[in-house]
Amino acid sequence: MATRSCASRDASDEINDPGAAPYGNFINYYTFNPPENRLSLIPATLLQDLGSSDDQQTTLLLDVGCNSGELSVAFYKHLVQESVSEESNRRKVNLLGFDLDEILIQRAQQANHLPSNISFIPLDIIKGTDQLQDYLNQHGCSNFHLCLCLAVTMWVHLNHGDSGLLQLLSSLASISQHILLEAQPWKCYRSAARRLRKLGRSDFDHFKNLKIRGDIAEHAREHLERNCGMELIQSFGSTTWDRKLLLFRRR
Ligand SMILES: C[S@@+](CC[C@H](N)C(=O)[O-])C[C@H]1O[C@@H](n2cnc3c(N)ncnc32)[C@H](O)[C@@H]1O
Repeated sequence: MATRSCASRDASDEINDPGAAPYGNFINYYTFNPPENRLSLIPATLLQDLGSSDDQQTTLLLDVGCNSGELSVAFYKHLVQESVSEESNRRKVNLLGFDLDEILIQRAQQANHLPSNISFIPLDIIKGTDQLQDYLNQHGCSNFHLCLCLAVTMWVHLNHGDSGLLQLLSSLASISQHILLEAQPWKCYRSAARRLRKLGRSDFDHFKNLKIRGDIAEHAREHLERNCGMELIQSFGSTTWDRKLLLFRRR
């Protein structure tokens, strides 16, 4: 039987109070943040715009902290099925989504109608990337063409501190040609900590000691550009939740 690997709560707690998920593993996330909020900012031609990284016939996409997979599937359809170019029809596109919450992954797997193109696995990125490397090897690719890291940075930062955040970004940069990043702004950290306290739970382990604070997206950009060989190439504007969608490319 699947267990919630990092959070054991009654699911009804989360439905009544979505702020109760300490890893951002909200069971009903897409009822309050539907995929369209982000997809409307991302051009359906993105994959063609990025070009192909090599001669391989397969393009691999990675969705980090994919929750129950609704955005992963909608993103795949938006980029692959809605795009009409000949080039995109020739290349096979596969997406791998992963999340530390096994129950969310089970739901994603059950609802997945495109299992030959989209797969979901349970994985805590902080514990290592071997499974991601295995997936790359299985497909004969050296990296993911595009990695989505949407609304995940804050949860890793709050639970694993500054070093956890930097480790996340470095790990993703080491296996990705492009990263689409949506970092939660600092005001979200305060709300997340406040909600946790309201529920009578102790604060996030690292909240008070974080040195990386303020403009989180800018800190992430600095780290990716200075230490990970990436460069910011585009901003798709801000979401309805006032979060920037930033696209990075390996230099
Ligand atoms: C707020 S949700 C965002 C879901 C999705 N990325 C989106 O933007 O629609 C954050 C997700 O990140 C996952 N997460 C948090 N820390 C993680 C980690 N260390 N490894 C894998 N997933 C993680 C949570 O379980 C949760 O499902």
